[in-house]
Amino acid sequence: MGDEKLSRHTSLKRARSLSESIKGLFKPSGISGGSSTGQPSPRPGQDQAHPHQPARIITSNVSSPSVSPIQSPVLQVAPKHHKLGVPNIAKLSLSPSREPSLNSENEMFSQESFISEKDEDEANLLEREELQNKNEEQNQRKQARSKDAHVPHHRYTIGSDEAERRPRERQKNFPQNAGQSNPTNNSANHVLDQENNFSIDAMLDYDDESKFRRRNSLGVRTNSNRTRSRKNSLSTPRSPPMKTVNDGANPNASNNAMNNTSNRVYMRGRNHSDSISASSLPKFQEIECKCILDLEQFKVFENGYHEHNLKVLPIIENNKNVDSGEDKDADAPANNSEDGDNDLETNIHKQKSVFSLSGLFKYHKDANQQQQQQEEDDDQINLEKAFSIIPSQKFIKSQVLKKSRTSTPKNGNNDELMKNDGKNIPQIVNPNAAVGAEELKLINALSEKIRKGLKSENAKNSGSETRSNSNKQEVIDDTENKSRTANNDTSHRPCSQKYGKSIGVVGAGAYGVVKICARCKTSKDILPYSTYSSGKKLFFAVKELKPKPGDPIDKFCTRLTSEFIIGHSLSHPHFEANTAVSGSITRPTPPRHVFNAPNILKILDLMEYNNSFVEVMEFCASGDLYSLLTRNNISSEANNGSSRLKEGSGSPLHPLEADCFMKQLLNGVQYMHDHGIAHCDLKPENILFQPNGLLKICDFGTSSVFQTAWEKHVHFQSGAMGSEPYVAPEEFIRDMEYDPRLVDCWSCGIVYCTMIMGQYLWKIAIPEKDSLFKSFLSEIKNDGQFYLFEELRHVSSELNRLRKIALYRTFQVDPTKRISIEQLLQSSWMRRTKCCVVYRPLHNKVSK
Ligand SMILES: Nc1ncnc2c1ncn2[C@@H]1O[C@H](COP(=O)(O)OP(=O)(O)OP(=O)(O)O)[C@@H](O)[C@H]1O
Repeated sequence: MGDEKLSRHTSLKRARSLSESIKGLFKPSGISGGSSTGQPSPRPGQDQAHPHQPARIITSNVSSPSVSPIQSPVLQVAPKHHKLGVPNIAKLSLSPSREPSLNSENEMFSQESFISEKDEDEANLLEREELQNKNEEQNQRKQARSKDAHVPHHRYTIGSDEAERRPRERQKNFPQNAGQSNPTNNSANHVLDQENNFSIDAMLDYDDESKFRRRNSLGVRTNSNRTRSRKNSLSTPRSPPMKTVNDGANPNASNNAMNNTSNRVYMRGRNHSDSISASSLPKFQEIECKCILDLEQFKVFENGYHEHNLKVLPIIENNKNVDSGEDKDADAPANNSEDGDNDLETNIHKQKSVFSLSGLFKYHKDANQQQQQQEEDDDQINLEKAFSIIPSQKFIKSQVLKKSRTSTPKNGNNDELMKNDGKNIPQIVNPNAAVGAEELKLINALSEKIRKGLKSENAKNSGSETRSNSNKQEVIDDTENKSRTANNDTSHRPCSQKYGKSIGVVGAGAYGVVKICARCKTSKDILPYSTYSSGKKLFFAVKELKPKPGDPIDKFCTRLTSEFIIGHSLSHPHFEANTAVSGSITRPTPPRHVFNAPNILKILDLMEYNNSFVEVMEFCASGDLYSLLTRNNISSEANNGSSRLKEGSGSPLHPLEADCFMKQLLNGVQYMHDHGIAHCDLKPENILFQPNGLLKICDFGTSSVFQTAWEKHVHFQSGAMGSEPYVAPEEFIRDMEYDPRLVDCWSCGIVYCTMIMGQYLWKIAIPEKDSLFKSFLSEIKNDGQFYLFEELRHVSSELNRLRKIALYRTFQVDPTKRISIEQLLQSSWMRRTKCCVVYRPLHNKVSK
């Protein structure tokens, strides 16, 4: 374990994704051949691999309104293991390990969970009782406290109830950081108040009666009357008391703050806005609340809520109010002033900005190399000349609205609309799927465009600039083009005008670099912004996608369509033409904005120049999880002013911080699964953050479409995908067909362990290749537990216990026994996890 240092990973294999799961499926021929009754359609890749076997699928009952066609397999309730119904970790044991077998379809559904749901329910009952007792105690304490004129200075123990536990013998094998919170957490332990010794966990349930009030103030739907507008950047607390705690200028001050009784902060129990613009935030009610844990970028308040304050990349701070003459816009909206009044803080940050952005992220290259790389790249993709090759959302919306007015759908959903579209598209049985009719059109058009362009380039018939640009409208058919002009779609401007000029490189992927572009806000930029904004600027991430030399065109085409179409579809509101039925009159209503994906990175545009492609994305100003975990390993190099990441272990996150991120991650993945997409390459490098801790899943190049709008079935796949440490064991089994949703769940578990340990669990989940994984398997088999999980510590023994249960269920080697993302989200651990994002209920999963 000690050897399992963090290092950036490139993916094992670029997915079957669109190439295998939908490419064939979506060819016009494929569709017309598809079954309108939703019969299983074999995946092309699968057919090749198993010529005599039909594609392996899970069929879910779509006719039942209570069952989603895209529902995860439901674990059956296992027989009770414990009389009391309380899962006893020490006695938990896996049934003798069987070779993972997916031979029988029934077997897929006769799953015996490691800890039965019933047990867990009973455990929940006990939890509730305990909770009630705790609340009563707390109420008594509160009453006692309210008698005092002066609020006593409470300190809370971090994991105090763990202290009595005897360290296990295997401590010597235990990774250095595992199970401990941040080194800085130790300081929190030091502030234990002997008189008022509560655990943070107890505080999580504190003040239940005010929950409703708080929810109202947090919820996105309700704005309290008595609110104070929360202005400015989320990352920089503005209220003077907060500044007393940590003004950002002195990070060390934060830990000392715990000892200062006068350090009272205003609790901002607020949700994260989907947009990061501060001014777009819902109003919130400020409740005076004491900070009980104050780490550099994470604070926990007395009422159990917390706040993330992740570092913004220095380049952003340096750029946010810089006006280049060309960018200047006299129409800049009034909200500039709101954001602009962090100038004082900006100056502080400017002084601290010693790391070069590129050094921070591209640790493997020095500044000169990066500069050179950037110049090369600038030569190759000219943002001044790159144009969008997709219709704007405004355009799509107007088209849908037009269709909804001209057609007279009978059943109130858009199935009829699609059927009446004049295209030979089967009936939509799964309207929630991310891949539907619009995506199909885009996929076909894009694939054709890419193939045509690249083939002509390969044939050295380039002179391509003029032709390429003249081709850019090919993706949009003639009719649309005419309508577009008629609709005055002004979005057809070059990349540099729409998204600004490149100000630096933020990362490098397999197919090119990721740059930051910035431009001034204009009056046309309306709230909420679709990307990060700071000061007068909007920032965008642009990822250049170019075929690697020698790469087959098809491979690149697949990669690009997967990357863009899946990301775009998941991250964009679907404008559905609805009809409102009132009495017997059916009338069309404006398209409904269906969007609820705060944890999916928004993919904004795809541009093209000279057969190179630029994907425009929402920019995440605090970088990726990998950088967050290795943040303390940055050492400045005096000689060239750049910074490097020391190879080695990362800094673990505080368990409460990690839990919040886990909940966001699971919600994001659940959203993908609900829309028929599995990510298949979840790893810290593909998890991005906004400064307020809002997590965004990115990189859909490896994602797999396991269910389209026309299918009732879940397609399985085979072959390992993703990055080795995060890949589920079944993916390594030759020819084994696995459920892509369950491998996502495994990867989430590994990502979580990496967050709390700062190191990988193992390098690869193949026992013959990795002794740690081998010992995991044998310990689980022999002892029913794994020492690393047993050594983990949380803020309370109860949270620790619940988390352990969830981890054991996540790391079921046999996928048929593994918990699904949905179940994990419903686990007692996750339900008790305070998350700083308030999730609206998803739209109905009912198929029509
Ligand atoms: N929208 C964004 N905002 C901020 N940083 C980003 C953004 N997109 C990508 N990055 C940075 O760039 C890195 C590479 O991006 P990405 O993972 O999308 O490239 P990739 O080509 O898919 O990489 P690979 O194929 O090697 O996984 C990310 O790890 C992240 O650090």
